[in-house]
Amino acid sequence: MGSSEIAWKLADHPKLPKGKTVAVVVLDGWGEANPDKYNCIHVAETPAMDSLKKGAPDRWRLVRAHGKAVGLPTEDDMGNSEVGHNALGAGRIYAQGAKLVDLALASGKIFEGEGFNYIKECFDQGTLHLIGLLSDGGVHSRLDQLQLLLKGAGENGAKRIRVHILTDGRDVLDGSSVGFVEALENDLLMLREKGVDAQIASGGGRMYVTMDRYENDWGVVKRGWDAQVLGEAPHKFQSAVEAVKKLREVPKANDQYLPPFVIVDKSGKAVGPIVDGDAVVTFNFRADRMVMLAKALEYEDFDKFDRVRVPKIRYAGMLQYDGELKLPSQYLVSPPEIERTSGEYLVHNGIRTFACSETVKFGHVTFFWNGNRSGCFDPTMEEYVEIPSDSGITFNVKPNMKALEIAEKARDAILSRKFDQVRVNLPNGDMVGHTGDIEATIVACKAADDAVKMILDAIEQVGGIYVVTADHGNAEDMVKRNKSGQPQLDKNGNIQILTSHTLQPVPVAIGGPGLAPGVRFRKDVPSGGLANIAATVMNLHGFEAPSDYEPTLVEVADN
Ligand SMILES: O=C(O)[C@@H](CO)OP(=O)(O)O
Ligand SMILES: [Mn+2]
Ligand SMILES: [Mn+2]
Repeated sequence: MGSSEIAWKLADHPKLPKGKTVAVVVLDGWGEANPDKYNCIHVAETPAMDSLKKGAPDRWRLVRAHGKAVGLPTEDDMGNSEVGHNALGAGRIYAQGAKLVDLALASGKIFEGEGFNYIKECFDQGTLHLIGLLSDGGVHSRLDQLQLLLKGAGENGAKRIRVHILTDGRDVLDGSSVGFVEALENDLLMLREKGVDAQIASGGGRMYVTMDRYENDWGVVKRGWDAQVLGEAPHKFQSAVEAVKKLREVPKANDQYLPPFVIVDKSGKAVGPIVDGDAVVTFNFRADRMVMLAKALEYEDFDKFDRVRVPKIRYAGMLQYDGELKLPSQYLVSPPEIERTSGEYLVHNGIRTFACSETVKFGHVTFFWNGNRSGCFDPTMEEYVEIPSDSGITFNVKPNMKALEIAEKARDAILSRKFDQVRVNLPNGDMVGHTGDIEATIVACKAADDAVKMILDAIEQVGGIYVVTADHGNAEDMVKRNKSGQPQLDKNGNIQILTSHTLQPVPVAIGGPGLAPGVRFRKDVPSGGLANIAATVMNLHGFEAPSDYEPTLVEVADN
């Protein structure tokens, strides 16, 4: 259906007025968990969020932010920003990349599609390169999907395969990289036994090599390019297991930030640079941290760094990462087609929108929120503001990040009365939580809470409404737990720090002087999730949500 044929006009809400300024605050990585010393949100001073919680059950509740509630394959899948913001903005639950790739691999259709046929052309003469995140985190990629892809490529004629790995330690425990590399080596050995020349060719930690996002630091992508394409890196090893083990021995080294390395043969020559005639597949299904590499691989005119040598290759993404840019043009699995998002409806219904975060989360409240679409729907109605993030640091060093600056922008936007919706993402709980630094994460949570306070104060001044929520858990649990919920110790008796997101539910709070009397959370959507928030926000703007949206969380009691 073309955009012009869609009935964009929303029905008036029978009870709720229009014209109130609505602040939509997404705390990134802020779940609800039992209070103990590994719950940084509990330990931190968070008076603003604490006071919202007092509104339970009518004005504060929990919603689901992981697993099937956000379109992930299983209930064991933790939430993440992509699926969380997609659900928040779209108001419906879409089968997400992880699931779509599972289905395509299970049915074998992935090997029959246009994308695979395109890269297959190179199998006779060239090498197939696979680049992506090596873990079973399920946020950007999954090891079992890579394994099936490798197997299928071998069965479909690939003669020479090189894998360029990015170690994780962010969606999985730090230190787990060694086990993942060993598992991959085992698969490559099986391929070699079948006559396929298959090896790991290069590697590096995801946060230092390749997987930057939203153009925060092109140097990250360049380091990857040098290793993957040019076969050049400061560290050279003959085995990837040895590489990861050795590089982890450096004090403070961790999987997320391992330096780039290349695998060399006995004569010291890189075993797998990317050259003319080769095929490349980036096997992450999630877009944000692959778009920059996709641009470097695909764009003829590219000036973000000196690529030195630009091989003539056939390139496909696991998914198409940006539907608007049509990037990459070839892909193995079609992405979810998220359409008619709440942002697009609201703009069509006269809602003037302001969205803001700092670089590392900017695309979350814009691109992901709008169904993986960059840019405004209508620039005359919307303003998107990006505050530059610090680059080249881990955020435990500056746990306040740009929370204050984001809150000030939101405050000014609210007080200007030029906008009906002011939407922000506050990154601290998540970005600092991922460092595994508990002290810093406590500081981060306070900074996010201070920002919430500033935004709520502004809403108070203009008689507006607020909706405060989160996209998934992170900072509320910083330790790996056993089945009974106790911290799990490693073989040396140390607790294992959890750098990843969690399976916890997240809060949603509503309030503000503009909230009509009698508005409260319904009791009949007990298993509500992030996708229910879009209809809720539409109601608070005075509209009914489209009938196929997940139901609103609010009702208006007659009193
Ligand atoms: O940093 C990221 O890429 C993910 C974790 O892999 O976090 P988020 O989903 O919060 O962006
Ligand atoms: Mn997030
Ligand atoms: Mn995160």
